[in-house]
Amino acid sequence: MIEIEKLTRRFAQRTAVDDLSFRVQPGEVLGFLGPNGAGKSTTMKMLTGFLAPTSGTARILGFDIRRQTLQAQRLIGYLPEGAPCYGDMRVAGFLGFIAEVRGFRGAEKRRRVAAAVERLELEKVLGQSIDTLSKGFKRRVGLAQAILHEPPVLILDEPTDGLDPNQKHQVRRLIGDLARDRIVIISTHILEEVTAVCSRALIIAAGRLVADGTPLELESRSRYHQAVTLVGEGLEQNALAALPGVAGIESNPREGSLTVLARPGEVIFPQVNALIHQRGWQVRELDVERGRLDEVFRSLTRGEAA
Ligand SMILES: Nc1ncnc2c1ncn2[C@@H]1O[C@H](COP(=O)(O)OP(=O)(O)OP(=O)(O)O)[C@@H](O)[C@H]1O
Repeated sequence: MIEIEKLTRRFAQRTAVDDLSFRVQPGEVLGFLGPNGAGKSTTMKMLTGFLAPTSGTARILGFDIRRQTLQAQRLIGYLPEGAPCYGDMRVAGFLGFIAEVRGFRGAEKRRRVAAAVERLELEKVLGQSIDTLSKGFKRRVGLAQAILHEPPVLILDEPTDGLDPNQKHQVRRLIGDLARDRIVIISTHILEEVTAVCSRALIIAAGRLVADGTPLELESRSRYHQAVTLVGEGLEQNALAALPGVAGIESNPREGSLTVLARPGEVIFPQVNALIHQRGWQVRELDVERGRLDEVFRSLTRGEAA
């Protein structure tokens, strides 16, 4: 388990991370979300022992990251934001070097490097220097160095940043694979990533925790939770608005659709459907929404209640 208690970091007058407390269990893929400057990278640097907190603690499987830094770091694979350093090194040399830093020699070192190369499909670029790789391959080299020592904890700062849609898909699948018996924490501001790979999401704004839940729980805080969107002929807004449980109607001229919003806690699909049949409207499309994470994210990080 990872236990974070009252973690705080100040830079001069600015509090980048403010009294953050949470726990993460094995098997969880925790998405750490927040707008630019919210304190995600600062938190990750403190969790991995690269930055000292001003106050508070983080324990990685029981080891205090400040007092038992090396023991804790042995348990962590860390993908920092951006590309790996040592840009003039070739991929094979870089991975061999990291394996040695992690304490592996001889056959064990070769086995570890070969396993990471195979997992990240790096065979084709082994002889290339890191600087000359595409963004996607740089990210994959970064991930390969993070998993070399098969750590039980993976901390990945914006793992799919700058990747094209195919590479994003590939990296997300890999994260899903790696997560099976590990703790994975990923920071991101890509909301689709949260629904794609995370079992739980934390949202931070201005260094403070503002939400903690499964992607479904967070989506259900959206004003679009249980909303019904209709495309069809002859729809009457007034009749839809008068149905029990309906909070309001939004018209979407670009899509030629109407969205019927539900009051919190209400399910309105049955009464909307009954009205469609009763009035004989020709409905071509009908969609019931789970909610919109982007809207929840915006309202929480702007300081409004979701
Ligand atoms: N070394 C530093 N010195 C001074 N201020 C810093 C330092 N590092 C970060 N900050 C400030 O702390 C705040 C949080 O920064 P951080 O990089 O953790 O945010 P983030 O959520 O990772 O943002 P992004 O999504 O843009 O990467 C910002 O206001 C930033 O300017």
